[in-house]
Amino acid sequence: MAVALPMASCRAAAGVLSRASLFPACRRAWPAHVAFVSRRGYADVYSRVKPHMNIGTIGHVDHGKTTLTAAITKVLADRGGAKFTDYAQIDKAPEEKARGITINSSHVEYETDARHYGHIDCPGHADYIKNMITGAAQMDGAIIVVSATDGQMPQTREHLLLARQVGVKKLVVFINKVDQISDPEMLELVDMEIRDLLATYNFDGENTPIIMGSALAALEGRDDTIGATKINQLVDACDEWLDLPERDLEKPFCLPVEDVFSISGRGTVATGRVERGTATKGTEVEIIGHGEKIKTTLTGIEMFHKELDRAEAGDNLGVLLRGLKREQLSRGQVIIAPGSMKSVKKFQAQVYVLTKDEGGRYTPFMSNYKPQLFVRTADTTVALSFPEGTPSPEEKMVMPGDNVDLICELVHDVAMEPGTRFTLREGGKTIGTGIVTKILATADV
Ligand SMILES: Nc1nc2c(ncn2[C@@H]2O[C@H](COP(=O)(O)OP(=O)(O)OP(=O)(O)O)[C@@H](O)[C@H]2O)c(=O)[nH]1
Ligand SMILES: [Mg+2]
Repeated sequence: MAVALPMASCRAAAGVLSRASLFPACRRAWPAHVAFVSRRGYADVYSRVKPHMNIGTIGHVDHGKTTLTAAITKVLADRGGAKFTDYAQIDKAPEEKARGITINSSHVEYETDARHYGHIDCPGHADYIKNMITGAAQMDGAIIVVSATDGQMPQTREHLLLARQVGVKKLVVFINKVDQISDPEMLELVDMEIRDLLATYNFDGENTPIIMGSALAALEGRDDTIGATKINQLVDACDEWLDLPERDLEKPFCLPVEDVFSISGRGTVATGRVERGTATKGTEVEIIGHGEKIKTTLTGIEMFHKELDRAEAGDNLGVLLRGLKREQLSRGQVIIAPGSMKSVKKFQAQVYVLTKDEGGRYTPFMSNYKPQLFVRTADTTVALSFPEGTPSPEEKMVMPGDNVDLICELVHDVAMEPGTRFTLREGGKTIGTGIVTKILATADV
């Protein structure tokens, strides 16, 4: 079971895992789902009896995502399917505690009768959307949390768009804070509004389950009808409505790096969700991106503090890498089967530029426009220009709402292939989405 291990309480948490001596070396917030405590320190071996699925909470700031995450673990703990992770263990960084907001995404796990879920609680605040994208990029399905008191807000819409862009096909909606609403018509209105919004972002507005309840009531163990009962309904809706994705087990291994940390005496660990393929302990892998191409070996694989012999597409896990220094690895790189992918500097893409109503730009842009490009867990500045043969390219403008063919030149190389999807952002908002059509230059490593 996942145990949240904030840096400040590493020693306390070590007690749970009874390897206190290794924890003082912990240098940063410890990912809750990975410990790599000792060679024999695992509580368990990960069981694949139930299918694993990655989900998580997204939505506008303060709408109750973290409260809901804690409430789900509480209600499922009562059913024997989770270890209760309270609010303070999820928003555990000092700045999160001081400001009362989520900054880093956190991982918890729970089980229903049908499935094992890895759950990522994402930040809602617009300043931390980068962490939300990285979190959502690992989800197979999502729970969008909307406060009944506010209804849809800017990050409700932006998160729907981004979830769609990173490949989330189905969502369940949790309308939260119904304890503060006395007028049932108000709830009907929020329901209608959300169904419309889902349809706008190409989700199934008509059939998507919408559960209305109070995460706080469930967490505090009161008002069962809007509390625990609704959490159980939400979890059932996830089991029934969110489809288990087809896992690409046959393709070459690819693990986008979400986070990196070092463990004294063990080495460097990378965490993330396996995008495709499989890899066993002892497999040779290659790390590419950010000007690097490093060969190494997977010496350990761990998911939610349980040891695995084999990493599979869909697993949200940590891998221990032989002989690597913490500094050699960074978020945005990918760990792949050697030679199976190239890191790219320049490519051609089909790009859709969002209209202002979709949250995009108000004005057109011209050649050499430089927004930020997000792909998998990576982000880098990109210079956009027009393909050869474009008449008078220096005068050409791209209007919001246009679908255009563009040349993209990256400041830092990132692993990409034809078909890879990416998002373009500028000044705190998403301004476009695209798909790679042709690789033009790979990294010189
Ligand atoms: N009345 C009421 N308050 C709630 C409910 N759920 C959450 N809250 C409160 O709303 C505030 C925000 O809750 P969080 O769970 O931190 O919200 P969040 O969506 O995780 O916020 P960010 O991660 O910062 O985007 C807290 O003060 C919660 O106690 C609820 O069902 N009813
Ligand atoms: Mg939160």
